[in-house]
Amino acid sequence: MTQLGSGQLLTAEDYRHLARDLVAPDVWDFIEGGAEEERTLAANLRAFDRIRLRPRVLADVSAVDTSVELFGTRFATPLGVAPTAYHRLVDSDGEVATARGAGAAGALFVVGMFASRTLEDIAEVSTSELWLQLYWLRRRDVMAALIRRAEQGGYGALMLTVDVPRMGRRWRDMRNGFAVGGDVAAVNIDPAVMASSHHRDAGRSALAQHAAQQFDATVTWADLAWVRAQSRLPLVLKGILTAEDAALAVEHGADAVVVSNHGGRQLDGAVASLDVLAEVVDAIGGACPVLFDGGVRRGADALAALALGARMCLLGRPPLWGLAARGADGVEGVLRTTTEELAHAMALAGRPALGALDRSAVHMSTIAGGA
Ligand SMILES: Cc1cc2nc3c(=O)[nH]c(=O)nc-3n(C[C@H](O)[C@H](O)[C@H](O)COP(=O)(O)O)c2cc1C
Ligand SMILES: O=C(O)C(=O)c1ccccc1
Repeated sequence: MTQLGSGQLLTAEDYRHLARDLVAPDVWDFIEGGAEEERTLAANLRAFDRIRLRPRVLADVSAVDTSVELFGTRFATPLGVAPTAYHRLVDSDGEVATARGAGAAGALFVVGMFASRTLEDIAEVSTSELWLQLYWLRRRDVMAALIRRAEQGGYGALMLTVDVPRMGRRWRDMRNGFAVGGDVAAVNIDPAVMASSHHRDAGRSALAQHAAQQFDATVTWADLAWVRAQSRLPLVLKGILTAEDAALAVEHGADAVVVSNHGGRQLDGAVASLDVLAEVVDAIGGACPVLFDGGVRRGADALAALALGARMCLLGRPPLWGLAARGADGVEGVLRTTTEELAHAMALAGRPALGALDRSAVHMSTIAGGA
């Protein structure tokens, strides 16, 4: 694996620079872009720049343990791969390569409903835990079939994305007339359901048109019971940003929530994920684990989110940079280098285990709304 010593791929940002030159401009815009003016996308990153840590000293940090447990499974790292669509856009092996890389790093990989490799092919190579992400489709039969396949394939949980009743207005994709085509497809979904998603049309995003036709915007909290009834797998709700919805998630029996604004790709102007993490953690009140995504790029970012109460941090764009730059080795490299940064930050912060990490590690005046 290319690592320290090459002097080149030291950080996730290094993989980003490499990836940028290897990926077609419209695919790059799809990956990097956010909704509208990309204010929330920028806010996710800036929120981490404000954070200042409170290191403790003389704490015996000779051994640092980054492992974490979730639903009875222990992971070597609290960093996981967030669900993202169509990995074959950047690597011919697609999600199979991502699964190899995540597995080599001991990381969770949340496979997207719009994966470009079959759930079965991905499961076959995986050496770590896989979860399946779902959107609410109008076609409940298609959702039900996917859930059954996930159970049969040994997937460990279902992650229901609740922040896409319709797709955000992603100006870059609209201007590019972005469409997924050629030999890249959402192979786990019935081709009839996908029929509208391949037409290139200047000024419009084919993905947004597809979502408008196939995603179900009528769903409410009451509909969670339907998903529950399909499976005994833990149910994780992705896209919670408020104390109100956190309380409703607990009331409706969510097994975990993900604090997320979809990487700034949905409501532009929505709060930065990091700025509401403490609020959501407090509202959940220990009833279930809280996961986090949005803007995690460095080990110290993960340290801050974990200190504020996240059990695990998911990375969306960085694994795609790794995948585009170096395939499975790149995914592993991004996860490992960021985990090494986290371990380093834990040692220098005097918190050698994640169990001993709490809000006292963060200078609260650097958190929006913090006391
Ligand atoms: C290219 C791309 C595709 C995505 N596709 C999905 C998806 O299919 N389902 C989903 O729940 N989230 C999707 N997301 C959102 C990610 O799961 C995650 O919330 C977000 O990327 C986290 O922010 P980060 O990229 O700053 O780490 C996507 C994000 C990107 C960048
Ligand atoms: O969720 C997303 O952000 C996303 O880009 C996407 C694209 C196609 C299908 C599903 C999601």
